[in-house]
Amino acid sequence: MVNLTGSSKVEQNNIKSIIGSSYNRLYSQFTSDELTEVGNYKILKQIGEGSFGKVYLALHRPTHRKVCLKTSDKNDPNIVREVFYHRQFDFPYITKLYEVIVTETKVWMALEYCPGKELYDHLLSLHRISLLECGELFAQISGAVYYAHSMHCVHRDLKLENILLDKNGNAKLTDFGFTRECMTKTTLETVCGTTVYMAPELIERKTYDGFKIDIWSLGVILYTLITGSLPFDDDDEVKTKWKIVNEEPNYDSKLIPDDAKDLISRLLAKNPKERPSLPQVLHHQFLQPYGSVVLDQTEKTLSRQRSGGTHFKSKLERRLLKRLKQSGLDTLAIKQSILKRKCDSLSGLWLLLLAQEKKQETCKYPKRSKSVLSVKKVIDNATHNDDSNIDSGMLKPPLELSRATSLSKMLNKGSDIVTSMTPVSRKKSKDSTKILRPTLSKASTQRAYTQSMVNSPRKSNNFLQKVSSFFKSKKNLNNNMNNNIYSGTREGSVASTKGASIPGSFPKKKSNSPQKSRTDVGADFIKINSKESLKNNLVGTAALQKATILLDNNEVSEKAMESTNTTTGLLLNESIRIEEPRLKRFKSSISSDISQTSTGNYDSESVENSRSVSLDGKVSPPPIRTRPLSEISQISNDTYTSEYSTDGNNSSFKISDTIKPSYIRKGSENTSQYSASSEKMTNGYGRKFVRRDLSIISTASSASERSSRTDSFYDITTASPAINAENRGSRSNNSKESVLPRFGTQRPWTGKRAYATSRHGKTARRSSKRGQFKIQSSNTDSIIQEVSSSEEEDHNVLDKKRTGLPTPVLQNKGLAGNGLDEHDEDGDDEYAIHTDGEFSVKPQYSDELIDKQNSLSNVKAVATKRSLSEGSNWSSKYLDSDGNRQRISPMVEENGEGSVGYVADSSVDGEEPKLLL
Ligand SMILES: Nc1ncnc2c1ncn2[C@@H]1O[C@H](COP(=O)(O)OP(=O)(O)OP(=O)(O)O)[C@@H](O)[C@H]1O
Repeated sequence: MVNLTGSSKVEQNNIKSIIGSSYNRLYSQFTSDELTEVGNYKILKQIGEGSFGKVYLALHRPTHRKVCLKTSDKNDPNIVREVFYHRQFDFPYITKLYEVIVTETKVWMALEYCPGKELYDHLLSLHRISLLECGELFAQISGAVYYAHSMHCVHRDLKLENILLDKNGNAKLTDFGFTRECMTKTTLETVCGTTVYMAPELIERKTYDGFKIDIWSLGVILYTLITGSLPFDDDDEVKTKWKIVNEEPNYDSKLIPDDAKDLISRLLAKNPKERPSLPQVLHHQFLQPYGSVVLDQTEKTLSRQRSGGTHFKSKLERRLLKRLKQSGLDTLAIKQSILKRKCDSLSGLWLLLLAQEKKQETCKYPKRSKSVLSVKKVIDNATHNDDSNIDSGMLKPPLELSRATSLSKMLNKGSDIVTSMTPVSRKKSKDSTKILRPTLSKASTQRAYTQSMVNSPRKSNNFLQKVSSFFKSKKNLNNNMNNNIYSGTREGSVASTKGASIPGSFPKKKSNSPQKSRTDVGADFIKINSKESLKNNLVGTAALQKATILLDNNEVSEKAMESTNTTTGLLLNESIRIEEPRLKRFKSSISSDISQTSTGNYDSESVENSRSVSLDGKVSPPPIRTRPLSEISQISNDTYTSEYSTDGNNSSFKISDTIKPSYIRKGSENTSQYSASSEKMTNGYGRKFVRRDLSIISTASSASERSSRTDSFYDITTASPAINAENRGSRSNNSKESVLPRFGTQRPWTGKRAYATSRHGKTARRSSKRGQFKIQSSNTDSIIQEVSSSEEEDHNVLDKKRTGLPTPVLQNKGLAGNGLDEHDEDGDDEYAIHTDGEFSVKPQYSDELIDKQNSLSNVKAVATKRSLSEGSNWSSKYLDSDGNRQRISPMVEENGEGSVGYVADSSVDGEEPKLLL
C-alpha cells in the first residue's frame, strides 16, 4: 500500500488517481469480453477465419515469437483428429504444431505462423506462376504428402487453400482435420474433401485407397498451379462431378509443357492403381532438380525420426537444455513433454525457444564458406553466361540431375538458369537452413554475396571485380528489361493487371507476403516489340524458360514470340488485352455463408467464368463465387436420410429440411447423360451443407455410419505416434467398434480404475489422477492427457472379464474441486457418474439408491462409487446446497439379502449417520 501520510494534498490526489486508474484497468481486464491472452500467448490480431473458429496472430510471451493461434469449438469432431495427427508431424513443409490449449468451450492450436498466407490466394493474385516456381512448390507439397504417407496418414483434403506459404515462400501443408491413418485399414469409405479436388472413386462412392486419392488431388493442384484454372470445374456441381469421372482435362500445350502434361496425366489417372507413387512423382523430370532434393530430404528426415534420434541430440539442443536446467526449469518434464508429443505449454516453450535459438545461431554464424562458394560459382558462370547465352538469346536446357547431385554441383551446373531468371525475390532468410535450395534466386544470391562480403573482407580483387561486373551487367539487364516491360504501359500499349489502373481487373491484393515479389516471374504482361527485346525478356522471364529451352537456335525467335504471347496473355500489335481470370475468384466463406448455398460445395449462382472485355477495354467485374469447401461423410449423410431424426442432439436436418437444389433446372436442357444421375443425387447434393457439421458424421447410419464414425474416431483410439506405428495393427482389431467421445458431448464411458490390464496381459498400474476428473479440474488445461489406446482397450477387456458388473456411467456434475473426486489411496474403486442427476445407464444393484439420489433436492454434485472387490455395493456422495459433502449408502439387511433403506452418512463431517428411508 502506498503511504499517503506526510505528503501534500496534491500528491495524495495524484497517488489516489494512479491507484484508481490501475484498479479500473484491472477491473476492465476482468470484465472485458475481448480476449487478449490465451495461455502464454498474447493475441495480436485476427488473421483469418475457418469454418469452426477464428485464426489469430499471437505472440508467445516467453520467447516473443509470432505464432498462429487457431481456435475451434470443442464440439467440432475434426479438431481431435486434427490435433492427433498434426502433432506427429515434424517436417519442414508441414506447419509446426507447438502447443494445444483447451479451455471450457474451445481448443486453441498454436501453429507455426505463415505470413505468406494460402497458395490459393497467391495464385489468385498472380493468375499464374512460373513453371520453375510451380516445380519447386509442387515438389515441396509432394514431399510433405510423401512424409505424411510414410507415417501411414492420408490427408484427404489436399487443396491450394490448405497449403500456406511461409516467410521464405516455402509451401507448408496444413489443416489435418480429415486426416486418418491408413495402416490398419487400407480401403476407406468416408467421403471427404472438396469436390473439385475429389478423385473419381470418391465421386462414384466407391471404397477407396486413401493414398491414391491424395495423389489425384496433387494432380489437380499441379494442373491449377500451371494453368491457373481447375482441371474439372463447372458452375454446376453435378457437371463438375461428371467431368471428374468421365472427362480428361484440357491440356493446353501453350501453357503446359510436355513433361508437365505427362506428370499431370499420370496423377489424374482415372484408375487409382495407375497413379504413380510419391517417390515416382518426385523423380519425375518436370520436378527436377527440386524433386530429387526434396525426396532425399524427406527420406533422410524419415529415417532419422524412425530411429528415434531427432530430439535433444544436437549441440544446440543440449546447450539449451543445460541453460534451462541452470535456470531452474524441470528439463525432465520438458523432455517428457516433447517425446510424448503432449503439446502442452512445456512443448510450446521448448519448440519456440529452439526456433529462437536456431535463428540466433544462424545469424551469429552464417554459413560463410558455402555462401561464398555458391556466390562465386554463380557469379563465375553468370559473368560468363551473361555474355554468351543472353546474346544468343538462348537459355541452356535444364541439366539432368541425379538424386545424388550435390547442392554445390547443382548450383554450379544450374547457374546459367539461375542467373538468367528474373529475380524471384523470395525472401530466403538465413534461418531456413533446413530447406535445401537447389538453385539460388538472384535475391538470395545477392544476400549471400552481401553476407560473404561483410564476413570475409579479404577476398581477392579478381573476385570483387567479377562481383561488381556481375551486378553491373545485371543492373543493365534489368533496366533494359524493365524498359521493355513497362515502356508499353507508358505508351498505353500494354495493360497490366498488376495495378488497379486497368478497369475491371482484379483488385490488387494488398499483401506484404513474399508472393508480391514473385509477381515478376510469371504474371507480368510484357509488350514484345522486337526480337531484340524478346531476347532480354526471355532472360528475365522465368515463366518462359520451359517453353524456350525446347527450342533450337533457329526457331527461338518465332516460337518464343508465340509462346510469349500465349503464356503471358499479351495481345500484340498495340491493342489492349486483359488476361482472363483462370482461377475463379471465390468469395471467402465461413459457415454462415455456406449455409446459404444450395449445392453445398459451390454456390450455384450461374455466373460467367470469365470477365467479358469490351472492345473499348472496359472489363466487367469478376464473378464472385463461394470457395470450394471441404466436406466429410457426404455420402453417408445423403444415403441414409432415414437416420436423420435418430440423433436428436446433433441432427440438424430432417427429411423435410431438404432444400431443393437450384442446379437442377427442371425442363432445362440438361444433358441426358447425367440428368438421371442428377435426379438420383437430388437428396444428396441438393442438401444444405454446413461444412464439417457434427450432424454430417453423426447422422450417418448402419455400415456407412460405422465407417464415418470409425473414420472419425477409431483411428484416434488406435493410432499412435508413427515411430510406434507397428503397434497399431495389433491394437486395432480389438477396438474397431470403439467410438471415442467428442469434446462437449456425452461420453459413453470413461471408467476410472486404478488397474488396467496392459496390452501384454500384465496388470499395469494406471495413474489414478487421469481421466475425466482431471480434465474437469481446470478451465485451461493441456489437451493431451495421454490416455493411450491400450488403456482404452484395457477397459474393455476388463469390463468383459467382469461380466455382470455394472458399466460405469459417465459425465459428472461439478465433481471437480468439490472434494467428491477423491479416490482411494489404492485407487481401487469404480465410479458411476451422473449427468445432471440423471442416469442413462444405471449401475446394477443400485436402482433405489439412484432414485433416492435423483430425488434429493439441492444437490450440487454427486459421485457414485464402489470398490472393485467382489460383492461390494454402490455408495454415493453428494454435495449439498451448503457445499457440505454427504454420503448415502445402502443399509444391508442382516441376512445380506438387500438394502432396506439408505443412510445419509455425514461421517465425513463427523456426524452420526441418519436413516433417510
Ligand atoms: N499457420 C498459419 N499461419 C498464417 N495464417 C494461417 C495459418 N493457419 C491458418 N491461417 C489463416 O487462417 C485461415 C483459416 O485457416 P484454416 O483454413 O486452417 O481454418 P479451418 O477452420 O481449417 O478452415 P476451413 O476448414 O474452412 O478450411 C486461412 O485461410 C489462413 O489465411
